[in-house]
Amino acid sequence: TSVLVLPSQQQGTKLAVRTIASSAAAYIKSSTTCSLAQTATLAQGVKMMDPRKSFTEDFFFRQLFDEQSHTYSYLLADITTKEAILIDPVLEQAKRDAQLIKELGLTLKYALNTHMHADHVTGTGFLKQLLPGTVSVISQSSGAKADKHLVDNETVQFGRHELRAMATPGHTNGCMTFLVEEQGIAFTGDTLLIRGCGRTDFQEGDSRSLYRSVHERIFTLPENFRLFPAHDYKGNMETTVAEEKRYNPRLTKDVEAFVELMNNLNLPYPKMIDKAVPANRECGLFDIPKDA
Ligand SMILES: N[C@@H](CCC(=O)N[C@@H](CSS)C(=O)NCC(=O)O)C(=O)O
Repeated sequence: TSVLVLPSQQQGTKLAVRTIASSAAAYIKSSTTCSLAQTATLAQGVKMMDPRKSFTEDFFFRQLFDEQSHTYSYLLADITTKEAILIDPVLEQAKRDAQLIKELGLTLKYALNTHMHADHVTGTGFLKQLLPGTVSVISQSSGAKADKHLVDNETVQFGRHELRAMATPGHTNGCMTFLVEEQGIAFTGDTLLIRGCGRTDFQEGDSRSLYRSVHERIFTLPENFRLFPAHDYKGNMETTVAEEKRYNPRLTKDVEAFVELMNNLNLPYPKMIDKAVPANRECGLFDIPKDA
């Protein structure tokens, strides 16, 4: 089929094409005049989305949550050997965690704390009872009891996988960030939260020390490392080094502004602090209710 185009229509079409072309040119012109900022944002966006490392086929990862304290726990395992570790378990969730570990046919080798928590009682002590053979772990500098005490750069093995403990003091003296470098992941405890950080106004909190820990030890990890905190209060689940380096509203400040901000957070103390800290000093094995 052919369409008969009348001269007047042809004229109209030409006019329309010319109008579209000139507005497109104006758009391109306007978008290129503000393109420096746009290009920077775009480039950042691209950087932000650097490919993540995929987990190796023999690596198991499960993020678990305690609604009461907004705490994340992390179950990691070697799928071949079935050896597992659990990071930052919560007392009230210990039975849930033990059941999951049994259902998956895993053997819990280590139950680790990133630090001596102030807002909940650790589940490590109770898990030792529920899953005999489990070894409780915390940093040497935490001053808390455990079967195994870690120092900076020390590693623990589960199957062929390795977790490396990196001292990141500031929220407390004994805070550690746990790395599984092969998988491109780090567990930051309360040192670095998603778009935030741990408070520094009790235990041995020190905001300058926290700032140094984040800038010198966490922000120097590869940009695409996925970061998993011990808490989130807004529903976020994970972040990356790249994101936090650019968008963390506290840690993108200079050190003096950061200290000033941290000195003026005026947060209420955690509700459980008077029970949690003494209990966690004993690895959570303190006044555990029979049916916890
Ligand atoms: N409301 C909660 C405690 C909230 C809180 O203080 N969280 C700590 C981590 S647990 S010690 C924190 O560092 N928060 C940083 C922040 O900026 O909120 C409760 O009563 O348990």
